[in-house]
Amino acid sequence: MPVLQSKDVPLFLRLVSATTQIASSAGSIARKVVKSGELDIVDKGGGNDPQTIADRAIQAYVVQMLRQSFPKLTVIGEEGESVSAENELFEHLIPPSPSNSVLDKLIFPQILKLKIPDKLRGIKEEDVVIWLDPLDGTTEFTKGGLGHVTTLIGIAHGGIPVAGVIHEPFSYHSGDGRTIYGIPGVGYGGCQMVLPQTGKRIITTTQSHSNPRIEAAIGILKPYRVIRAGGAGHKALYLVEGVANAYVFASKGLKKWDTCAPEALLQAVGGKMTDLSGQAYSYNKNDEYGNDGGLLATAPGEDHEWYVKQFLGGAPLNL
Ligand SMILES: Nc1ncnc2c1ncn2[C@@H]1O[C@H](COP(=O)(O)O)[C@@H](OP(=O)(O)O)[C@H]1O
Ligand SMILES: [Mg+2]
Ligand SMILES: [Mg+2]
Ligand SMILES: [Mg+2]
Repeated sequence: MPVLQSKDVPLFLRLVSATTQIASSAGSIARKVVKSGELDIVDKGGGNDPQTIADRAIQAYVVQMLRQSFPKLTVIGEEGESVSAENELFEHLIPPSPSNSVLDKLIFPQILKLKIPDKLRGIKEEDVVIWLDPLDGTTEFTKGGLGHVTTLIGIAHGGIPVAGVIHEPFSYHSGDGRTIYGIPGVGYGGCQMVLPQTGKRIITTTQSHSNPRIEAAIGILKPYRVIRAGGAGHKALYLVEGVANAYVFASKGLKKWDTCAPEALLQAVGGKMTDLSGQAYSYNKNDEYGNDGGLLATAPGEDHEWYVKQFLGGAPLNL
């Protein structure tokens, strides 16, 4: 990937660019698994936490590709350390190494030319933490709800999300999937931000992991409509693209790999994501994986603090 090795381009931009390429080719794995019809589902326990061969193979592929070009990164992936791209069980799913000419055809050539602040320009590889969710919305994936599925690659530095890449392998926009990136304070690409309508509050929340506390929290907001959907990435896109005003999850269950990339994209378009009390998540490598304070994300133009106040004024949520 000659251009990605050029020392003229800051590491941060080379990393974001490479991540868009890798996320995009990982989408072929999910599509191949669906075509084969063999999902090889494993129950990770605790009720509703399935893992398929697509979760394992995408994680292995993304980790291998990132490490090839950026060996000093810390990568924390949902499926743990034990999955390897050399595993013969899913060798057939791993995309072949692309030739240089293919790699030079960047999906977003503009990324390498972005003007970025000095603090991003100075980022060192060894200080970056990648939060990887190879397949978000796995429960929906196992039931054929393919539109809810995304691959999430969050790039964190100093505990905050500095870039996020989201790939939809089964996008209705394109048979090859859709890749989106966001860099808070700098820009985004691959989608268009649309402001949601105001006056009729539309709340999106989980489809497959609900409980009475989640329902109570949504009730406090007196929604006009509730959209239940799978995947943290998919629901964050609802906020980016004007489908919903807020995304609420008043429970433990979401992890840092579910939120890092969506938070970066949402911030890049002018939205906000915190826990239910308005506290920012921290994405350092030694942080807890769980977002135990729940999730509140609001679309651009929404008053995030208003939502926080409704929860603080209501019955204690005690997640
Ligand atoms: N109670 C729970 N236990 C385990 N994972 C949970 C959970 N509640 C939410 N999650 C995870 O949070 C993500 C979004 O959930 P949902 O689709 O219900 O909104 C999913 O990610 P994965 O599909 O990547 O595992 C899901 O597994
Ligand atoms: Mg999972
Ligand atoms: Mg997830
Ligand atoms: Mg996942």
